[in-house]
Amino acid sequence: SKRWGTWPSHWKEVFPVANGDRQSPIDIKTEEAKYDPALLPISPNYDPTSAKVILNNGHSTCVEFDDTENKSVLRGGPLSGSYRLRQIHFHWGASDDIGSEHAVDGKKYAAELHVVHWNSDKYSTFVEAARQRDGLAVMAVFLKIGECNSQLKKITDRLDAIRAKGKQALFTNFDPSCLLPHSLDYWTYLGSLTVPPLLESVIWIILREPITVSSEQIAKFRSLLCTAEGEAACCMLRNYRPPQPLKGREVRRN
Ligand SMILES: NS(=O)(=O)c1ccc(S(=O)(=O)NCc2cccs2)s1
Ligand SMILES: [Zn+2]
Repeated sequence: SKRWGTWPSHWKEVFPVANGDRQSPIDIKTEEAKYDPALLPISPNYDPTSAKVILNNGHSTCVEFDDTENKSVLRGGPLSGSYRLRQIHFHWGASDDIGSEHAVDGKKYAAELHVVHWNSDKYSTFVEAARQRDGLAVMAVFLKIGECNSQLKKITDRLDAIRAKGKQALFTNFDPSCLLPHSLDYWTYLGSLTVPPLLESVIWIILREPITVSSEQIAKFRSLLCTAEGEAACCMLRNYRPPQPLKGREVRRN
């Protein structure tokens, strides 16, 4: 709908929660992050057959997974119980010097991958979980510019087939662990969705080590359209929300 097309600064008018006390993303001040020995390692366990489709939803490209059973889950870290994999998507900017949603001591990366999960131990559907304070867990991975990433190629090579908003294509036999860095060390904090409806239901797990992708691969994201076929074409040049006030929240690290 139109309101999805509005720019972040106008979201407050339509979604009052945009002014809430646990909004995302944030700028992570590494010196203020508190080491917590109780934090467990994160343990992603994904079945490649869960992957179903890759699509252009008008504000990002996402890969959607079958979440009708506990086949692909994230456990450990700050989480209690298992969170079921729902979808992955990306955020990027109009140039390689910006694009990530979270920042680290003011530094922004070229792009950011979000791996979205929901608490299937406590809630029966994604939409129900998305309304709960502990309903969602999103693992974020920073993308920095360097060598071409052969794993990301599995996604960037398919973008031509889904250029227009609303287009989708079959996409299976894909385990998103292939996009994770060597180290699964992380920061974690309580936040929100970074796109409308901005629900304050996300436990964020931000991996500290970035992955490397090429400038040409990020450029392919920018050639996606935020308009449907038959509409005047408009490129999806940027889709990141700027950092939001911390409002006293604590950021922990393992
Ligand atoms: N950038 S981010 O990780 O915060 C996400 C963006 C979109 C997400 S979603 O696919 O989970 N839909 C969100 C919902 C729509 C309606 C009820 S919840 S998660
Ligand atoms: Zn996101």
